[in-house]
Amino acid sequence: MAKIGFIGMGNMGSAILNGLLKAYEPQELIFTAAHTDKMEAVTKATGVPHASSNAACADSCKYLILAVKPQYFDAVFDEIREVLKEDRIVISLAPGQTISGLKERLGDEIRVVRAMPNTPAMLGAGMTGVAFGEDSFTEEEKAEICRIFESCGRVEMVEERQMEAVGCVSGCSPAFVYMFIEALADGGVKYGLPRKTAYEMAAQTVLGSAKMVLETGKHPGQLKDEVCSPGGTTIAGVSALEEWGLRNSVIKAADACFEKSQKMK
Ligand SMILES: NC(=O)C1=CN([C@@H]2O[C@H](COP(=O)(O)OP(=O)(O)OC[C@H]3O[C@@H](n4cnc5c(N)ncnc54)[C@H](O)[C@@H]3O)[C@@H](O)[C@H]2O)C=CC1
Ligand SMILES: O=C(O)[C@@H]1CCC=N1
Repeated sequence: MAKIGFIGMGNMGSAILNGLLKAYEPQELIFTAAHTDKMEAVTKATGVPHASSNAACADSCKYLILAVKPQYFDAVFDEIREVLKEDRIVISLAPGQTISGLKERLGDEIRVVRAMPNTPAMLGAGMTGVAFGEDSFTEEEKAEICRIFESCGRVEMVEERQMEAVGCVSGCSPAFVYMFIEALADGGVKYGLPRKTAYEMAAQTVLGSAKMVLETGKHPGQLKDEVCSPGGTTIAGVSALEEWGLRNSVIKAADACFEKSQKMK
């Protein structure tokens, strides 16, 4: 029997699978995808076996990661409900879907955990919020769930009520950061840099700035101040970003993510 199973092998499933391969043997994992050719390609590339059906996948692992879009949950639940046993743990990655709502649909005896990862999991640089809810888990089970996501990057335990905030700040936000990198590079291209050089410089700057926040422990505002020479070029740029509402735009994006997740319940 495998330890960890995936139903769905799209953007998030394959990102987590790649992260997991640093900590688990391929034979400890199993997955399904919607199409046989996709399953064969993933098995060929990773050595991770695929199951013949979603029910077979759910039947043959202790921890089952739901990595399909929530609109497919009902169809998947109809396939797996019969084979899910009480000792199994289902891990949902979906925004908006509550643990209690998922248990109602899967069976109250099935323990459900929510996790909100992000796609940098693929490189072991992910950020995942994990919420255990009211079900009881052994210390060993909790440690295994943490190990799954730690093999993909950093993990924070959160209350379930904080899960939508995790979605705003780390689940969805790689998209916002890529938009920022793209825009920064466009600015460089506008003033003469080749595009490839501009992307490298923009991405490395975002990476380095993020490491400064994480590793120096300094407040982001202080780090910003350290870049702004009095009467210099950076403060002129900071002033333009304030004029065009960068910070408020980002907070509005969080509002939009949050509101959307409320409609996905
Ligand atoms: N993409 C992201 O950055 C993040 C996604 N999530 C969550 O992860 C979950 C999966 O999202 P993505 O990977 O982005 O979606 P995706 O659409 O990239 O992948 C889902 C995969 O499931 C497959 N699938 C559909 N129906 C299936 C079925 N009945 N049986 C087996 N496979 C089936 C599809 O063919 C597809 O390859 C969602 O709940 C999403 O909200 C959470 C955090 C970040
Ligand atoms: O866009 C979505 O719904 C998913 C959840 C977080 C990131 N992607």
